[in-house]
Amino acid sequence: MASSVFFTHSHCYSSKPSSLVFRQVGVGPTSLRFSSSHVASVAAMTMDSSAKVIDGKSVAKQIRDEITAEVSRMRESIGVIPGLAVILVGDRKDSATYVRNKKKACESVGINSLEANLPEDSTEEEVLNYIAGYNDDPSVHGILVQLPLPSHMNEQNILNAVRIEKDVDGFHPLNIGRLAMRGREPLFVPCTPKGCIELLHRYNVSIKGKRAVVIGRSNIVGMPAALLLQREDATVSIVHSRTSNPEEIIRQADIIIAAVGQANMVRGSWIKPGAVIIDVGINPVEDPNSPRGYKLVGDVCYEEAIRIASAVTPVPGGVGPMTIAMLLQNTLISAKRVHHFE
Ligand SMILES: Nc1nc2c(c(=O)[nH]1)N[C@@H](CN(C=O)c1ccc(C(=O)N[C@@H](CCC(=O)O)C(=O)O)cc1)CN2
Repeated sequence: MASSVFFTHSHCYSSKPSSLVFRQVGVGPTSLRFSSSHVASVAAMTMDSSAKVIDGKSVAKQIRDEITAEVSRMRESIGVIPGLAVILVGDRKDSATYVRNKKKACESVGINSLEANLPEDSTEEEVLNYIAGYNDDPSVHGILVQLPLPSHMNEQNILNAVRIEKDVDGFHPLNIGRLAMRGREPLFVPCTPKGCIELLHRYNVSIKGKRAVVIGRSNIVGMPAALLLQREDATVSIVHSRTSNPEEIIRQADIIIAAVGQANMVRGSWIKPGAVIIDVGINPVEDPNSPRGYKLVGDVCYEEAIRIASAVTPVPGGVGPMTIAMLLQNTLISAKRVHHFE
């Protein structure tokens, strides 16, 4: 077994299945590590009311329905169909599944999808050639390079090569730079953090003036999530692997976005009663009762959080489905922008 941490007297233990190598949404190689002193005292959680479950799966479906209507209005009015090109390098099973799901999602809303599947040992130049082709193709309104890339490739060179007008992942440094600046607007906002904020909006969670804590500082989730919360006038703290007093900071938060990739790391006793929790983590843990031998859990101990927070996203079925819904939305935004379609 690769690693096994058991927290007794609680639902929340983590035991990583050794046969699976998952990469988390936006989580880099170093994740937060905390001493066992953080183990929650379940007795301290005296609140017995249940939080609202933030149903990302159904919100994502609602958004896909809205996109379907807009795509057909565009096709009927000006004869343009939005197009998304996805580049997958290598044979990671999880990435192949995400790419397949993106393709299916495009089909379901009427967006054209193009796909380039390149072998693991492709060169950076080959990937750059595909990007150049899609950059010049007027039927392509969005380009996405599935991450992570094989380790011999320079991710920065590759993401920089996507034209910012087609950067539907929002990972180009110019888009991120604009997101960070007051008075500047990015052309696209990264899909997972955008999905987190969309969930808060659709569940009428007010952000302005609230204390928000983002756990994790990855380029694709933690950092842009913190920037987005700040743009919505929250007071934002970022907790990361070098933060000396994470529990203390997290306990002050009205809104928590957890994106660290460590199963069940945030315990009930770390949560301020009534806080809203958006859990980005998708972590496999051993589960002999599941036919797959494992189940997915978030970065927050759901069973404890549901008793103390006012609203929580589940895993699966929370933020995950929103990532793909936001990708479709960004592709539609891009096509509308290019064709001046209101
Ligand atoms: N270029 C990109 N690469 C990656 C991104 C990204 O936004 N752009 N994000 C992740 C992977 N990802 C999409 O690419 C993604 C991850 C998870 C889900 C999702 O719906 N998860 C489900 C559970 C799935 C399961 O049962 O296995 C859920 O949470 O309900 C969608 C998309 C890394 N790479």
